[in-house]
Amino acid sequence: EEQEEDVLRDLRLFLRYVTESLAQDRRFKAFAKPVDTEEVPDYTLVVKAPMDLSTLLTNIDEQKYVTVDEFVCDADLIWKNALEYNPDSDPMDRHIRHRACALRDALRSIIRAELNEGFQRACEEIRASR
Ligand SMILES: COC(=O)[C@H](Cc1ccco1)c1ccncc1
Repeated sequence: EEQEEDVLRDLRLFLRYVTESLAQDRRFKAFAKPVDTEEVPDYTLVVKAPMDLSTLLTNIDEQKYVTVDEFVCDADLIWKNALEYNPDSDPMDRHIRHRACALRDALRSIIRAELNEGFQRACEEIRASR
């Protein structure tokens, strides 16, 4: 009903705020858009579920997420994929892995600082009722 749509609208606002906070950080530029599979032809062989910050925003607008945890599952793909695809000891790989870990930590930190636990429970009630 109306109250549920009000909660989910607030969830979308919160998730956009989290995603845009990350997208404006220059450290995370490599995570802003999908990895170009023409530039990197073996990427989809290694990474089964590509994800990036622009795709998160599209998913939010398409009302894919009913809880913060569902969003975090997709957002975690961004840094997990980077660790998986860039495992080597060369400086380039080490650099993107360092940024992937910084993205992981920034994501958790923004959510812990800004998410009201009562609001998260209201979202989980809606998910359980559907
Ligand atoms: C999330 O971005 C990536 O995983 C690509 C993989 C990649 C390899 C070659 C071109 O792109 C990346 C981009 C920038 N620096 C390192 C790796």
